[in-house]
Amino acid sequence: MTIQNDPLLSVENLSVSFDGFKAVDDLSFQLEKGEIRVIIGPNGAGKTTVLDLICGRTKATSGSIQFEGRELTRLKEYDIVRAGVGRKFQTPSVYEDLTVFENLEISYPSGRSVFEALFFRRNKEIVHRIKEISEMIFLDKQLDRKAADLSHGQKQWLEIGMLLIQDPALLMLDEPVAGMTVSERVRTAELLQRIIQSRSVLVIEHDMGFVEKIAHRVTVLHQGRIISDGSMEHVKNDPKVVEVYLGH
Ligand SMILES: Nc1ncnc2c1ncn2[C@@H]1O[C@H](COP(=O)(O)OP(=O)(O)OP(=O)(O)O)[C@@H](O)[C@H]1O
Repeated sequence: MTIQNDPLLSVENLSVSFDGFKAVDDLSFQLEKGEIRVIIGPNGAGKTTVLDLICGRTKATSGSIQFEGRELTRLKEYDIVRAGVGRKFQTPSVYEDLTVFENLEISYPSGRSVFEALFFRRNKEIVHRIKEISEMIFLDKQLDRKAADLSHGQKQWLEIGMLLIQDPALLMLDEPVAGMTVSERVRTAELLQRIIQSRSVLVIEHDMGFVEKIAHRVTVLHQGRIISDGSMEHVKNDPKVVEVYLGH
């Protein structure tokens, strides 16, 4: 008998309507631990809405989202973050006037007392964690630089670091390499490999070269529904996908 690990995330029959328009329509998929899943699909396919539903920004009309045994559709956005889901939006939203170190520091999960915050918590534990994360995001030599002085790609990494410091089990990224240079893209692929050592990643991406490089599995959305799912090789050669991308 083989023992199968439970999936990290299990989306079942998820739908949402906006004024009668079904942006996400009866969607089901599962995400395994340590997996990089990429959602692709033409404009308006419902990709961003799927991430919005998972992080609680949009409430589902019906269906279920199970995450580590918890039903996310019943939780508030803030509690979903605390449950271990991190979401990065397309545009970087770092604090430009603060240094890399400070940006990471303020993202360290609170829950500490005022006393601790004032006296203890810039302690070894936080400093160690900031160092660890900054190495992971290629910014360990930039800790004292103002975020404003970073390149676009470095800002994106910093924002990923600000999520990682909260230790999410699932990280969701919306077009992480948009606007990045070629070498930044290569490093972002490397960063994702580091991230999934201890967590799973759900990515929306339009850059097919990047998708090919990183995806363990690709889910293709069209008009709120999954039209194909599997390896990049599989979906690339799926006539339904070819039609959606090239057929019109
Ligand atoms: N809050 C909302 N109210 C009304 N309609 C919405 C809302 N959010 C999304 N939609 C609609 O749902 C559909 C899916 O949008 P969504 O942004 O999820 O697509 P997408 O696949 O992410 O597209 P893109 O690649 O262009 O970002 C679109 O037709 C959009 O106009």
